[in-house]
Amino acid sequence: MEASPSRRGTDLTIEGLAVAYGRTRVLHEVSLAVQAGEFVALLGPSGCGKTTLLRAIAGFVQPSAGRILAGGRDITTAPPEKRGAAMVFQSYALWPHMSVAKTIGYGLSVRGWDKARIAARVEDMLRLLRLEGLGARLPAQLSGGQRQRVAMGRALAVDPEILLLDEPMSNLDARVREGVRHELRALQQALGITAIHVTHDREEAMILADRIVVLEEGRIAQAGPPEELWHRPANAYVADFLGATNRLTVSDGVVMFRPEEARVLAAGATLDGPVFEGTVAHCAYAGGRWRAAIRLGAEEVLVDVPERIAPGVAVRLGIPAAAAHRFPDMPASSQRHRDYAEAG
Ligand SMILES: Nc1ncnc2c1ncn2[C@@H]1O[C@H](COP(=O)(O)OP(=O)(O)OP(=O)(O)O)[C@@H](O)[C@H]1O
Repeated sequence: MEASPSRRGTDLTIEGLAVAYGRTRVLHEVSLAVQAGEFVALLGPSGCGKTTLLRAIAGFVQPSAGRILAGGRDITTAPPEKRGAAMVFQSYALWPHMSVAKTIGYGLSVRGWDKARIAARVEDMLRLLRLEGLGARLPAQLSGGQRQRVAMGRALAVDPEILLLDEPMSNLDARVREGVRHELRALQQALGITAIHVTHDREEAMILADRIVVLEEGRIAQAGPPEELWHRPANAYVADFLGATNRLTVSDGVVMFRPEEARVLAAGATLDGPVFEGTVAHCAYAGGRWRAAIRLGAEEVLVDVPERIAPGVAVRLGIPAAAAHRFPDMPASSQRHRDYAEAG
């Protein structure tokens, strides 16, 4: 779906942004240009600074250096309500005793709108977010997905130019999340709003974003469209975080690849890409395929295979050239984050 001509997003420029909590520097010289109507996902493991960057854009955290511009206007020191941005929190931050309608209209009453205008706007929001008839309910009387939509409604009601989303789906179960992702993307495109979405879930980032910004310890490791990051990760950290969690040492560095992109070669078969000799350590059914752990000297990798291979069998492991990501070496930090990336 194309953004509508009535797009109301604005571009956002972040220049050399640094943020510290006390003496701990959390963001280092982050620069990023977001186009009007663009959906950007900030992706990275816990603690890399995603939320801090979002909060700096929202105005809840003051940077120690750098500038933030929205539509060319310097908003670095502007108060949160003067930035044209609205934030949806991970916890939704809904007030337990406030009805859906009151919650959605809250920002408007703060801005001094009269009751009739607020009521009309709230009705629009309820319709837009498929919450019709639920205006009188309290948060406890809603499903997780409905609560999430109420939080969206409260943010969108004030007609922001920039929507800031801090892991807004992390409290939804996996099946609900699937649907909500597509709804969110459709809504953002229909409104033409600029969106910045924090997540540690790479699939979520892939599905939602025009561009993914991978953060590593307060710095941008790579920024680009999902397919570019997937096929051409800039470094070992990005490759690992985007699923190329297998790593084999070669003479000039490492080769990294995804379990589903490598294959066990039949006798005599050739392949355009690196080939390794190994032994199957174990093999487990993973639903529709088998996942073999293959040992190559001191290293072990996981590879998806169509049929079970018995432990102890010698195999030739081939990685198609396009799936073999080569890097000089892998920083220790990427190893630390591996478990998290897989869990996410
Ligand atoms: N108010 C604060 N005071 C001190 N340190 C903080 C504060 N908020 C965050 N930090 C620290 O700053 C670093 C970055 O935190 P941030 O919340 O931005 O990370 P994140 O990438 O969003 O992580 P998560 O996915 O866990 O939310 C972490 O090391 C965190 O402990």
